[in-house]
Amino acid sequence: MPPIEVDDLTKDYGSVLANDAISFTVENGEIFGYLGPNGAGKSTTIRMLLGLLQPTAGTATVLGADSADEAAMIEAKQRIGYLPATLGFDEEVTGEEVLAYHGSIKGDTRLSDLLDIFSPPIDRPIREYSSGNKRMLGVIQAFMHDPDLVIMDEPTAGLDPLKQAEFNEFVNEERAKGTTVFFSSHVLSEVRQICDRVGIIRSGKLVELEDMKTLLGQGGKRVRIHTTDKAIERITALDGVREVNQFPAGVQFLYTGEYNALLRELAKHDVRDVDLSEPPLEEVFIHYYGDTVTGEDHRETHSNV
Ligand SMILES: Nc1ncnc2c1ncn2[C@@H]1O[C@H](COP(=O)(O)OP(=O)(O)OP(=O)(O)O)[C@@H](O)[C@H]1O
Repeated sequence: MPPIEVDDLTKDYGSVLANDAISFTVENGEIFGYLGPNGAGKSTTIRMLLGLLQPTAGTATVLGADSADEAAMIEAKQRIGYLPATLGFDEEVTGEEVLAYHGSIKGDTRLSDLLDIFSPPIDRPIREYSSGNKRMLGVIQAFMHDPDLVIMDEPTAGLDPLKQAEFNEFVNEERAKGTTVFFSSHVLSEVRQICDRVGIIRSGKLVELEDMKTLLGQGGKRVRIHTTDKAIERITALDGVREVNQFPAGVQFLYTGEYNALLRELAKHDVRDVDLSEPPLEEVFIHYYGDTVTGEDHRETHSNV
């Protein structure tokens, strides 16, 4: 049985339909990214997966347990790791005490290895922790009992690039160990680096379920070039150019075509500057997110749908 099975999962808060008949499956050993802008409904799904929130309709099954079945979930949670979006640690206790308490309930077989990797200042009280260190402590807590399934809500929010790279490497190693990992994010670059598959949620609806290779093909690069108007005309006529925005003495676009074709065209012109970068999620998925793209989910509210 797949570690996560979600079937027509729906949550209606009354004012907002936060999850609208969402269905997907996460396979054994998969690293699955749940991607969407702020307010899309990611946390709502995650909280229903863990039985922290009751669905209005539909079902979620984790490690064979129906998430609405409290008794089954108590047992399943022994083999699940969870990192919530908001970490509710007691500010007065030390990191060491947090981990000791968690270990006494769920186990701590991997604790010392995890402390070697993430090294938060465990002898200090939580109130002295930076937000990045708190999150690292949360990651350790999620993995320390060697769970079969780990569910994380925005695990890298607030991490500096170095810590983020450590986290990415760690998750990649978890893949080799066979741990199933489900995590939410609104940052394409992080799911791009570590996920096998991605579900994209917008306004409570799952709008796409893709494997990473397909996603990368769609994503392309953001290209910014300073050159002449004539060159811009030729370059933007290439296959794979979209979302073109011209500015004084230059142009910016998304490129999903052949790199050689772009380089050959650039070589023919007087190019003063070229910048290739990873586009933000909102640009890559403009066809999913529509034309009101700001990184926030501005759905219209409704009542009792
Ligand atoms: N308890 C609640 N009561 C009413 N509406 C809620 C409640 N919790 C969340 N919502 C609304 O449901 C929608 C989805 O919220 P959710 O927190 O699931 O999104 P998210 O994708 O996790 O966002 P973020 O990335 O900002 O954490 C939002 O419009 C939010 O305002």
